[in-house]
Amino acid sequence: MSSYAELKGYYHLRETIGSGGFAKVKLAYHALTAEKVAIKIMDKKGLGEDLPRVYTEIAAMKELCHQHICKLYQVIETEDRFFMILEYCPEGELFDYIVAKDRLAEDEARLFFRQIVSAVGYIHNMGYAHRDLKPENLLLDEEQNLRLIDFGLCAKPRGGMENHLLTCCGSPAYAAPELISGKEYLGAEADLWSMGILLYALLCGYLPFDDEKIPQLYKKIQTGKYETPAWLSEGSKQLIGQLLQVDAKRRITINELLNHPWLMKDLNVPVEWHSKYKRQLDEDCITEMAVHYGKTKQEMETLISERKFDYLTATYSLLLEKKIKGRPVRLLHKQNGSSVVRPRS
Ligand SMILES: Cn1cc(Br)cc1C(=O)Nc1[nH]nc2c1CN(C(=O)N[C@H](CN1CCCC1)c1ccccc1)C21CC1
Repeated sequence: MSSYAELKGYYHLRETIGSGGFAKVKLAYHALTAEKVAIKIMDKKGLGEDLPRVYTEIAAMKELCHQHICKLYQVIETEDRFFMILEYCPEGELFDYIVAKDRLAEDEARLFFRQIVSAVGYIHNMGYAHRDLKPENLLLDEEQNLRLIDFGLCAKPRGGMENHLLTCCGSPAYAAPELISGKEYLGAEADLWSMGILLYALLCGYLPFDDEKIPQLYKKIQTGKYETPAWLSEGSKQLIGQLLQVDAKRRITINELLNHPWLMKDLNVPVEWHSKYKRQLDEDCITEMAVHYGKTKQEMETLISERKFDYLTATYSLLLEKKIKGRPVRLLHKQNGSSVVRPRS
């Protein structure tokens, strides 16, 4: 197991919890707070032409701070690898959750879908399209709330969300008809199609368009024809139909979703897409860090405001997490070099 010298003393590495391609995710503990984190380690050489995706993901996640988006705490770039220190979600992927339950009841699917609408509403408002929305990219945190991950394919069209994109990307079964037809498309509209596939998967436990041969799968997507099983309510069928509109211009928009009757049923409040995180810094966390680093509160506040996504940014964010979870706002103090003193026998 490689030691990753860059992490030594700052994070205590544990087992690998995910691996794919030229990246792996390891569970780790942040040394000063003992909080769990997930470290995504990417090998530069192996990434090849996919390297720009990492810069895209890092730039996007630095800007995105939201209750339903996986938090980025720190970035370490060395000559041959990247380390992204991210929020640890202990309940794994929504994909596995659906498989384990076969399919979700409408009221449970509604709660999850509201959180997805909240996250997508926020990233669209920030000028981003995710472009790879699927249950594998939605993780469950310790309160079984969803966190969106994998922004490697996201786009921030120059000049705003009205500008068209061209790159065909994402996972075939979730890809919008206009995206697979190679025409220009709007990232936001393609995300809404993927959300239709996601909602169908939540309520049915399988995909509306599926085929092991990609060309056949694409044909099915472009017809826009799919089965609606008997257990779907009229409201569910209607909403899925508004999302899986082949003509992107007739597709429901994220703003129409926020207070859609199906999403409001039994809850009667529109989906809140704003970030609940406040911009101003937390006094208790600043104080604890100032003491630990032997700096004045003002010096500490200035350093943290720079948001360099270094160990200070990670320590502040994780200390704030501890406070939000009602744990003591305390850093583990450096143990001086002395070993345990044995009582004289
Ligand atoms: C699988 N699992 C089971 C439990 Br219990 C917790 C987890 C778990 O992975 N938790 C977790 N917390 N935080 C993260 C993860 C996984 N994870 C991920 O970023 N996971 C993605 C998963 N993608 C889905 C489709 C392709 C890859 C990943 C990316 C590269 C290599 C491996 C995995 C982060 C870092 C954000």
